[in-house]
Amino acid sequence: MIIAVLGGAGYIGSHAVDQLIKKGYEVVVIDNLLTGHKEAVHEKARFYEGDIRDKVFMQSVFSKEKIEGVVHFSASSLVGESVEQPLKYFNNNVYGTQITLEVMKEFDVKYIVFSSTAATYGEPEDIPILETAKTLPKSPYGESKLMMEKMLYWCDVAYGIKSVALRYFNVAGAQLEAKIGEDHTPESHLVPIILQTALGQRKEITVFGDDYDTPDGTCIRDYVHVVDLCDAHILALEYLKAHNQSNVFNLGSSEGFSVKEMIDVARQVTEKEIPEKIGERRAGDPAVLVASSEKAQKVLGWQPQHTNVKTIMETAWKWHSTHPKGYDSK
Ligand SMILES: NC(=O)c1ccc[n+]([C@@H]2O[C@H](COP(=O)([O-])OP(=O)(O)OC[C@H]3O[C@@H](n4cnc5c(N)ncnc54)[C@H](O)[C@@H]3O)[C@@H](O)[C@H]2O)c1
Ligand SMILES: O=c1ccn([C@@H]2O[C@H](COP(=O)(O)OP(=O)(O)O[C@H]3O[C@H](CO)[C@H](O)[C@H](O)[C@H]3O)[C@@H](O)[C@H]2O)c(=O)[nH]1
Repeated sequence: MIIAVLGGAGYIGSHAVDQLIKKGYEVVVIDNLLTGHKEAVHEKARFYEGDIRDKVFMQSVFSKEKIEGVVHFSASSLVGESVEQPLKYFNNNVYGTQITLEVMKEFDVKYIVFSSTAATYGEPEDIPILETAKTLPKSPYGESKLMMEKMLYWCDVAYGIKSVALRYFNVAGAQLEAKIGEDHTPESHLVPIILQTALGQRKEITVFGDDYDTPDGTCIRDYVHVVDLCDAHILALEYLKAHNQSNVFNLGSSEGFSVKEMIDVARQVTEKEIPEKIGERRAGDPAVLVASSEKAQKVLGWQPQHTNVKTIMETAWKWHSTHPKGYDSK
């Protein structure tokens, strides 16, 4: 089966490509390298550099390759930036998905697995969060992802394009061999920032608020290993082929860790000091986000293997300590 991975040069996309190839899929990567890295793309994948919003380019790829399914990671995904530049998010995320769906319809491609997010829920009423919870995004980023989910729904109704939307919680860690890992510029995610501090690349880590209604006052999140997360994408493709039915799933580890707890785990793993200071709350951060991933486990048969947060930190550390400058490391 030939799968097109949109955004396959990015952090999560490159891990998915690696795992799809190891499972025997033929993979076509489409990426404009806006935030991705060519070096992250598996050598056995066929790489097409270009923008998913460029319909002529997309048509040329889809006419060359007999694509049967799409895994769609490409997006702009900085929550804070999206509040300041909402149109950038609607253009890249929503319009990019519009062109993708138009081309899928034209070339009769029936399956798409899509990166959605916990940000579609906004401030949750109940923890753990079920897929049936209210979706009230607090940022244009979350809103764009919810709009993309709705586009998929209506394209199923009208054209029979079947989709699985995977709502990720906090993705972290790296491929176990650490040949690929997380390299964002600017970096906004907690785990890489903690580890860059351990490497001495940052003076300290700023904890965004310690006055939340949580046991130590810092925000609680549900960290899911990138390898487990990508396994779920392969199961989602198999589910689409077997059941020809659209669906939505949460992907998390179902256990919450506070920012302070994560820094302590990193201190144990790295045996470094990791200075921290308490800063202001970051706008739009819910106090607690923890998923119920039971539906993915029951329906997709997802069995995450690396749920221990120490393993997540160890694999991330293996990547960061061997690639201190990310893909620019020699
Ligand atoms: N990292 C997380 O914790 C997290 C959580 C929830 C959801 N997500 C979603 O998962 C997906 C992947 O996240 P990531 O952390 O790997 O991000 P990333 O920025 O590393 O990867 C995105 C990739 O898409 C490419 N891209 C962006 N716009 C494009 C376009 N118009 N045309 C072609 N390529 C384009 C980028 O160059 C990059 O390689 C995103 O959709 C993101 O919103 C991530
Ligand atoms: O320097 C930092 C960076 C982060 N944090 C805190 O660490 C926690 C995790 O922050 P991340 O930025 O790593 O992750 P988010 O929970 O904000 O965001 C993640 O989940 C979102 C959904 O809520 C989006 O999907 C987003 O793409 C994804 O990275 C938050 O409480 C944040 O305030 C700090 O204290 N200091």
